[in-house]
Amino acid sequence: MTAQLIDGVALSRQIRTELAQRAAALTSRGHTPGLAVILVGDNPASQVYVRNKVKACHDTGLHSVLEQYPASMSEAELLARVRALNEDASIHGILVQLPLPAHIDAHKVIETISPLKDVDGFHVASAGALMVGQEGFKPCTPYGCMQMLKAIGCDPRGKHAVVIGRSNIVGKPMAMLLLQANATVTVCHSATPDLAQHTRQADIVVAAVGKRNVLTADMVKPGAVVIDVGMNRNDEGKLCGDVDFDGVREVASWITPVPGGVGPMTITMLLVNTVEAAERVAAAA
Ligand SMILES: Nc1nc2c(c(=O)[nH]1)N[C@@H](CN(C=O)c1ccc(C(=O)N[C@@H](CCC(=O)O)C(=O)O)cc1)CN2
Repeated sequence: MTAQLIDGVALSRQIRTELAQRAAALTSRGHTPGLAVILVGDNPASQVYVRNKVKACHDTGLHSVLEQYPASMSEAELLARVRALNEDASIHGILVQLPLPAHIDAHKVIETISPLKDVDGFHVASAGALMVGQEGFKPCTPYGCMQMLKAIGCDPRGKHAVVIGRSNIVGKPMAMLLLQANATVTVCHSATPDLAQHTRQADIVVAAVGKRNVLTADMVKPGAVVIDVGMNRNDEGKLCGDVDFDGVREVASWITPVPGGVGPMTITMLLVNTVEAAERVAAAA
């Protein structure tokens, strides 16, 4: 069996087309969705990601503001900018690109973003809302993975899902979303003794570790759906995920490529969250 590809670029295009209509409807009512993107420092990958976010906003009819600061910016200065954006009525979503320089406490910065504008879904209020099933913003990467499962008609109900990785921004929220969708969820991590023993039983595997070849063909149940969240470079400097793509695609039924899989969906779900934030404001006006 050769797996079918879950095309994150095509799915993003489809979602963004529908989203553009929602954005236009908001604009016609005087509530153009607005996203503020803050980048501190000159991390080249982060520069690409924020540029892509701003372009995606432009292409979808959202207003965006990109604030770029030198790595020498102090934590106090950054917190002051976030507080100002919390008060800015033209901004519905605030995003601080991670990673931040080492002298800035990322947790403190995220907790300063108003939960009403936390379109990254990283605030503890958003994490808590996800945990108890209340309304809040879902973190964009796991939210995008769920959309990909939906797009291929994979209903997690009654399925065994294995999430590899337990980060606050991907692994843990991914597990919560799968649990909410009625999957039986196992979370594996660096201290899991026999990873393959778990992954071989999984109908859905989400690899989110940040390490190449964490998942190889011998670790996958035939017909499983495999979602690769990893973003690594191979020995030739080529972008690759956490999954041994060439091997696993011969065993799985569906698989996400890297690039062109989860990455574009992360940006798309950021737009979705921003439009949703603006819709909430418009509904309350
Ligand atoms: N504030 C945030 N910081 C970070 C997040 C986040 O969601 N919010 N996630 C990652 C980086 N990221 C978004 O910011 C991101 C990473 C990768 C992609 C993407 O589209 N990747 C492409 C390949 C791009 C390339 O060629 O380098 C793909 O997979 O096809 C989008 C967003 C960490 N920081």
